[in-house]
Amino acid sequence: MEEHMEPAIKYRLIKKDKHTGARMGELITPHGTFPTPMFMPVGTQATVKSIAPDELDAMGAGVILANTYHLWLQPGEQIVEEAGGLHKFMNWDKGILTDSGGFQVFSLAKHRDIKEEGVTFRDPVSGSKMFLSPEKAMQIENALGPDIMMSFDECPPYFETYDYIKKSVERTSRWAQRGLEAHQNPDWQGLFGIVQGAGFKKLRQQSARDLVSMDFPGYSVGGLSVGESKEEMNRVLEFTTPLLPENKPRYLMGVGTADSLIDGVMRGIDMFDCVLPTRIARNGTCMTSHGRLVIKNAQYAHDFGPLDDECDCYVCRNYSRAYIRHLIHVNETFGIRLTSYHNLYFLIHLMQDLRQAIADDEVLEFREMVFEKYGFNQL
Ligand SMILES: CNc1nc2c(CCNCc3ccccc3)c3nc(N)[nH]c(=O)c3cc2[nH]1
Ligand SMILES: [Zn+2]
Repeated sequence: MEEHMEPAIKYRLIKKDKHTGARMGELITPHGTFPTPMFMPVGTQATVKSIAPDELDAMGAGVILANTYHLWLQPGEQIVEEAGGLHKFMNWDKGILTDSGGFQVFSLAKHRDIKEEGVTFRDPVSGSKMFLSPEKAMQIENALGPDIMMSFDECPPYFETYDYIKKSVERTSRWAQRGLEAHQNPDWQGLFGIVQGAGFKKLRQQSARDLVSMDFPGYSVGGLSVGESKEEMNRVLEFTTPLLPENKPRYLMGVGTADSLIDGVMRGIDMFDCVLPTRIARNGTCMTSHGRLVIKNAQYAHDFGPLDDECDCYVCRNYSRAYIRHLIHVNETFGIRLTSYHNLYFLIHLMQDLRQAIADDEVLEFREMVFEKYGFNQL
């Protein structure tokens, strides 16, 4: 008799906001238990660019992302496996999640050819022919050894025909089943299914029905944040998250601005990732309580206040806008370390404040306050 394996990933619902679909809970993983809703910093090449693991720990990061596609190409998953897996390789002992590479193939690689078997494409760096399939993705993710891994899916263009999206959803469901069967170590339960279906309610229902029947420990809402409007994303979330089991974590992929995080949480999302905070930090754009601030602007040359006067992070307590503007101007790497640290801290603490608002049944008031402070700045 096969003993019942405790799933390695579990979600515990703690409380729902009285007036919205927002909920707070805990994500339980082999590398710790982390409060949700949560923002997950992205570390594409096995590092959250320019930030050390103890700094990530200090700012309250729990789960970080690494990228199957990139690590497969360089240094190769076997080197990470020889190191003892990603946690050892990058010296991070909390949660790690890997995407399956599907999205990267569809967004980075040129001349890709999608077949039932998998996707053939040219690696933009080396120009060599590559092949990725559900089985190959599972083999790579298993070698990387994250706590949570994504199924191999197709993230289709948002504005495609109903027929194209229907065919894509059906293939993604078949790929999800193949992934479940392929991932090698049986006690390994950290696989999430990814719901697709673009903006079509019937296709989102079909995708969710297929994946929920496969009983994944968690689910991602994919196919969003790919150029559709925020209103459109909210409309799709409105009818998609209720299709997912309440006792499983829900992860909205690729979302990371304050307004979208709040609107996603209000529609029942628990986990988010986005490259934005560290990407915009590298050209000196900072997320603050009053909207975005481009530190290179001349207006900050004599400004000796903090990036954000409502932020208590290490950067805002120790450095001025004038100093950070100088560092960015002269391309000093310490400058992007400071802007990256603050942007990540900002989003991680926005989620902390959001969890408190859920505890107090004040999510709507919290949203009002954030949107008002931002005014019409870009969020
Ligand atoms: C930005 N908007 C957006 N991102 C999406 C992603 C990637 C999420 N970020 C993963 C990552 C991991 C490490 C390093 C960098 C990124 C998706 N991934 C999958 N598998 N499927 C999606 O539908 C899908 C949709 C997305 N929309
Ligand atoms: Zn700060």
